[in-house]
Amino acid sequence: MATLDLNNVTTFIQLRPLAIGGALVMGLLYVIYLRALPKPLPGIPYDVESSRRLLGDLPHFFALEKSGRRIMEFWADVARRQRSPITQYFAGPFTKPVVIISDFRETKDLLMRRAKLLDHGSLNTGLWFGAIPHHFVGMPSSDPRYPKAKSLSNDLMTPSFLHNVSLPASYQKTLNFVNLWQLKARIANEQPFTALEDFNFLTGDIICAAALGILDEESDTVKHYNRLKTNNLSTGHPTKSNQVYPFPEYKATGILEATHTIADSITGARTASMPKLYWFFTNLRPSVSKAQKERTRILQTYIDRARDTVAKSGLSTSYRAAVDYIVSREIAAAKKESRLPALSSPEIHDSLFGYVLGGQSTTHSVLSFMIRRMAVRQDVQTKLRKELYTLYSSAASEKRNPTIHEFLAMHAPYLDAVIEETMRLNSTAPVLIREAMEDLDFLGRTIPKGTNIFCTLWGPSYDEPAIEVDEEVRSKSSQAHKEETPVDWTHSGFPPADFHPERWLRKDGKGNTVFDIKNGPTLGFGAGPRECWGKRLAYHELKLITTLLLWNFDFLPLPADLVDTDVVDFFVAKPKSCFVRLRSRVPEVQKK
Ligand code: HEM
Repeated sequence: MATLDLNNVTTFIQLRPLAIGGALVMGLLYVIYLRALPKPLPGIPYDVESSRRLLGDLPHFFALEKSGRRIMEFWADVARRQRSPITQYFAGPFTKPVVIISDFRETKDLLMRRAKLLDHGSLNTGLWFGAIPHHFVGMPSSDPRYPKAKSLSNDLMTPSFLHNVSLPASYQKTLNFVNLWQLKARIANEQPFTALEDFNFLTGDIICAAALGILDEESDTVKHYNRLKTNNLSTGHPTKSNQVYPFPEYKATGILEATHTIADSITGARTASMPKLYWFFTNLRPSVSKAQKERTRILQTYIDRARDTVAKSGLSTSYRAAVDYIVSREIAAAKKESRLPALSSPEIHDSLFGYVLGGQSTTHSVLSFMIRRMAVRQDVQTKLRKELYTLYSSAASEKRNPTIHEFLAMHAPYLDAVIEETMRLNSTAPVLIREAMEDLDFLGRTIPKGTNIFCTLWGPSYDEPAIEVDEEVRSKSSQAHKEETPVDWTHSGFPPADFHPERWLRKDGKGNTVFDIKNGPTLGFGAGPRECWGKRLAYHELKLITTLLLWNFDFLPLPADLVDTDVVDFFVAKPKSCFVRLRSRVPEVQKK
């Protein structure tokens, strides 16, 4: 038997210190390399090549960008490539695999009926906590701070608060916008102009009116209008309908400007594999820290204004905006607990800022996608206007705008359908994110506890045929609700990729045409306990704006080079361009 000669070993160590050191370093590096490599979850399909490299699937993101496609296409692409409604991907060294699910019916079942098995997800909270750390959007539901943070906004989305406070405020701001466009329509004289920035002012105004009660003189729409009025611009010409009218640029100010800078910083967090590190450096950037300071300063002025109103008129229920409600509640709570009201608390600030941040870009996105289609789909525009003229027949015969009360009392099924169809084909978010709180049985595979789950919102089963799934592997609750499965449109007269609002309509028992959200796959606002908190407000505002814009303007066809279907991804998805060529339908609307 060979024996180890310690003398030889010692001599070797003395003579070859470099070789040994090198071998040890190499060994260590190899162990680190092995630990950094992706660790695929058993039984869930994945890209084998990606599993063999440190960067995992990241090269696929780079390839998408290089080929001019959106990197947000990635997740639906994985499902398509693997031909599986459940897949996984690897986001880089030392990260856990993320599961992707791409089946509408099972996603809805998981988010709504199996929600107890889920939480918000570390990748979800990682998006937000650096920007609004005290808002519930950046907290898992299991966070002890979550119930209190959420309770600050209780009641703000109730039908009565929306009808009595938020929507009347938004209505007035939309009329201001109609005035701006009446002026622009007159100047451009049927020449096209871009609507994207204008829509920022409009959605900024309506959200800030609902959240903060901004006054007209604080509105970017009104400031823009006043500046244009004094600009003495030459009138465009209808024969130049293929030339964009060069309106002078007007940039967002105040809270909207700060919101955009902070929203941009969240965009970067979406692809950061180490969110804490990302936020540490991002919040040090001068532009971001300036925007954070600015939003705090501006919000405090609205909080102080609300406090003064309460001091003058007492704790009242006649609020003008969300800030009045939040401030009144804090004052009442402080009184009860014999303490001073904490009116500068980060909780109150983030609660208000979350309202603006969550509401502005998203509403802007859907609105711009919808209006972009109006020029191309003259048939949809005509049908929609016909519905509005039938519903608001008194306003039509009296040649005035529908009032807010008329609007709130009306159901416009075709309008609902146009909004839903826009959101189905142009989702503002690329995916919904959750985390498995325990080992989760999903379509016959196991998603381990602690895994982040990305639910796609387009691709298979949304705007293209679903990937086939055996009924038996679906969850029990999914099987029990089989009758809720939406119609398969693949072989219908209107395939899933087409824009066809009628697919959301059906006849009710009395033969009336009604909008039915269950007709098709749609999760644009998410679902379950963490679905969009502002969904009701968003639907109302989109309906309100579309009604007043179609009432007041014809969206004329555009020259071919101003029509595109491109999408760019910021904080949320936006159309790359949105031009309008307007013809006024009624004389300039009076403000009151
Ligand atoms: C068309 C407009 C909007 C769209 C498409 C939209 C979309 C979404 C989506 C997809 C989510 C994630 C839901 C999930 O994970 O299940 C979400 C969450 C959220 N949205 Fe919206 N949203 C819109 C408008 C608004 C408005 C107007 C507000 C506030 C006034 C708002 C506030 C929020 C908040 C606070 C959350 C986080 C909910 C939570 O974490 O529990 N959103 N939204």
